[in-house]
This record gives sequence, structure tokens and C-alpha cells, in this order.
Amino acid sequence: MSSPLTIAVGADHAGLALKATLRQALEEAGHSVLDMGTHGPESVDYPDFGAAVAEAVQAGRARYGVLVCGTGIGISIAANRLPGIRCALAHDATGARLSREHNDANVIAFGARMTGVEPALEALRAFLATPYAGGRHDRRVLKLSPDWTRTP
Ligand SMILES: O=C[C@H](O)[C@H](O)[C@H](O)COP(=O)(O)O
Repeated sequence: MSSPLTIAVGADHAGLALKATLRQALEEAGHSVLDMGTHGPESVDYPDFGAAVAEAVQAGRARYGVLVCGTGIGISIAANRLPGIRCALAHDATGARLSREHNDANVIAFGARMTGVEPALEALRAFLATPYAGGRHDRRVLKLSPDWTRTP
């Protein structure tokens, strides 16, 4: 699963089990994992964990982030509020690969109630194995930065 990295993971209660599975796969592949929670089954708020993982990536404490909630939607919205974070909601390996290749995504999100364990594992492997392609994508990714303003 690529050279060893530090990867921050986070989930709400709906994503707890899938987070544990993804965390185990990352550790088995030799990566260091920063687990930002949640750590138990109690109902919690996904923005807290999306923000915690995004902050770790933004600050350079982790190269990538991995997030899980019920749909992956809320927690990816939360992560994308932070400048410099490009969080991709992925359902399969193709989307995960393209989020790296075209969008230089630095966080990947999954919906544990939407995506099975095997597709999520395959998507995570693809995400970590794929470099950003650059080229024509550079100017588009630049336009995702918070200080870019559209000139009509
Ligand atoms: O986008 C939000 C996520 O899917 C949450 O995991 C979900 O809203 C949690 O729902 P509940 O509180 O019904 O478990």
C-alpha cells in the first residue's frame, strides 16, 4: 500500500466499525495511524471528527486523512471547510484513484452505510497508490484554494 506514511483516521458512531477495519489495514501495510476517534459506539457529531482529521492533515501531522460516517457526506463536508483540505467522498477504487490523479485529494471519506468493506479497502489502496498527475489539473486544483476568486 505505498511507502510508510502517517495517516489520520476519524469517524462518527456510524463509521466506527469501518474505521477500525481501515485502520487495521493501514497498520498492516506499515503506515502509522493517528486515530482521532470516535472510540466508542455512543452517538456523536460527525463534524467534530471531520475537523480533527482535517486539522491533522492541514498542520502536516498526517500526510492523508481517512474519514467515515454513515453516508460519508456530512463528514466530507466538515473536512472540506478547512482551507487546503480536498476531501473526496469515494465509493469505489476508480473514484478514489481519480480523486488523487485529478484533484490531488488529501482526505478520503467513506459512507459505512453505503459502501461495503471490500470496496472501501480497495478504494483506500487505490487512493494511497496513486500520485497526483499535475499538468492540466494544476490550474483547476489551484482554483480550489480558498484565496482564489473567480473573475466573471
Ligand atoms: O452525513 C452524516 C452521517 O451519515 C451520519 O453518520 C448520520 O447522519 C448519523 O445518523 P444517526 O444519528 O441516525 O446515526
